[in-house]
Amino acid sequence: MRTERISASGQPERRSPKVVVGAAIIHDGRVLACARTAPPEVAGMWEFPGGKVEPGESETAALVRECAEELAVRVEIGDRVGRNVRMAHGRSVLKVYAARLLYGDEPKALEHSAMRWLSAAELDTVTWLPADAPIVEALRPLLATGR
Ligand SMILES: Nc1nc2c([nH]c(=O)n2[C@H]2C[C@H](O)[C@@H](COP(=O)(O)OP(=O)(O)OP(=O)(O)O)O2)c(=O)[nH]1
Repeated sequence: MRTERISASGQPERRSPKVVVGAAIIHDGRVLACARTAPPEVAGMWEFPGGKVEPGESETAALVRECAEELAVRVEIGDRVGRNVRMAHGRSVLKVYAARLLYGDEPKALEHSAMRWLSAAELDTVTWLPADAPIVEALRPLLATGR
């Protein structure tokens, strides 16, 4: 996806939106949801661990790095979950991938205020960031249905 803006010369300029990747870490039929600490307007809302892809970095490498930084876990990245979600008036795009924990690693909330493992029936028990809504719906059939 590309966005267009007008440069100083008055000509349209094309640039790619910034990519934010999220990891839907699934374990025993539940997905790991994490509560943001900042900025204040979204603090306490829930997201998939992840962050911005750095220049020259692959989306998979960004996810592996973010999961290590935020949760101190090693992960294997799998298939995409849901569609690309445009954010910030098209200036960025959210892409979520399924992931699984490696080597028995257990997530630690190093940068989040809380973490929860949610089954399909529990997905609506937290307030997700608005952009995550279509991802959460796509995730539902991939999780266990009961408690
Ligand atoms: N990680 C993550 N970010 C999300 C999700 N949904 C959603 O709208 N976002 C937004 C929140 C932020 O505006 C942006 C991610 O930025 P971030 O600040 O977490 O990225 P980052 O870890 O690379 O941090 P930094 O470079 O700003 O320090 O994407 C989601 O499920 N996971």
